[in-house]
Amino acid sequence: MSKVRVGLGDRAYDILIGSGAFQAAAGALRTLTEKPSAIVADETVLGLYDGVLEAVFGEMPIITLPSGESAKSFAEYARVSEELLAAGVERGGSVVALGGGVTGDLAGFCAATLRRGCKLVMVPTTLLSQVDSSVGGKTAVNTRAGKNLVGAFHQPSLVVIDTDFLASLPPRELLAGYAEVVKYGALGDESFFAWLERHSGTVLACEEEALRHVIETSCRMKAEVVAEDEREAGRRALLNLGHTFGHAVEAEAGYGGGVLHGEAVALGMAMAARFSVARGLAAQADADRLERHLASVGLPTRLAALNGFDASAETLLGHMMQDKKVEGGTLTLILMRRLGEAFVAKDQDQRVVLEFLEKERALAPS
Ligand SMILES: O=C(O)C(=O)C[C@@H](O)[C@H](O)[C@H](O)COP(=O)(O)O
Repeated sequence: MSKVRVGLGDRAYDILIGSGAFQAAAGALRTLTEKPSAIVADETVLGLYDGVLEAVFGEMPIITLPSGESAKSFAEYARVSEELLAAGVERGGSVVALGGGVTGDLAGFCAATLRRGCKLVMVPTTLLSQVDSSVGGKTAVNTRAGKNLVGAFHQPSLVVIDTDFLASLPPRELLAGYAEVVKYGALGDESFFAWLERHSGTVLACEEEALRHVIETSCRMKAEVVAEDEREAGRRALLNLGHTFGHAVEAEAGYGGGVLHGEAVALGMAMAARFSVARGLAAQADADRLERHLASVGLPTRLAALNGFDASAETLLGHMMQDKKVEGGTLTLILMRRLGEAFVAKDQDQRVVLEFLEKERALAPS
């Protein structure tokens, strides 16, 4: 089993990664849940792993969440919080999040606010949550105005990444998680991107060693960035590559409306790369290479690839203006200098972005 440490002083924590990690971490999991605690579990995952949970946690209360992005709502936040209180979870106890990004974000936000904050343990079961959302402490619910707009930074006490959970993941979900893996290469490590170009087949076939490599590499990069800039005052914003365009697409499609978060991020990264080229900041060859790789594994890279999606450029820009990185009414985008080097580009001219979005709407599917 590999271990990655997120160095946050007295709130530092470990990420344990490997096949069988969940059973192997049983002792640590029991210690963290000695005080009254509860599990918040995705209903589909629970159906598959009920017995495994009991073997590790015994009779701990379990609160189920419906599968899908629509569960990341105020209504579910209120229901789950009430149930955690009814289950007697104490401030010294833990909320254990078992599921994908939606479960982790929602359960994490409940943990951040329950009795003004109790412990959080992440047991991510999708590739996306294993390489990204379970690490770093961003918790949130979606709102009518946009994705993740109400939330809190609340770091977990432990993250247990058991690659065996991925065996039951639907291929489309696996692919959506792969988009976040590509993001790390695109934003900060060209050699990792080149490795993915050569080995995407083995990763997507869930070969153990390839999976462990991409999860560990992704978590190491994320842990390093989070340790340096926990609250996104600067460098952490790079992890948002593809998200300003992607969140706009998700908000317009409706949460659970047919576009998975990772698919939106893939499209958003391709758009950010094309925008960088259009502004003369990056070479066409780099944007083409990124798009080619995403398309080669079957991820969307153009708006026209999304079935029935026909939002106007003005509508998309309106969603983008709700982004948390907006400062003084101006847009901040994460752009690319080259493959493997992203940067934070503040004060983007809205008219230029609007013109770009109009051109994007006219692009044929790749
Ligand atoms: O951890 C971060 O920081 C990220 O931006 C990682 C993203 O991939 C992740 O989807 C995050 O939850 C999005 O954050 P948001 O601040 O754009 O809501």
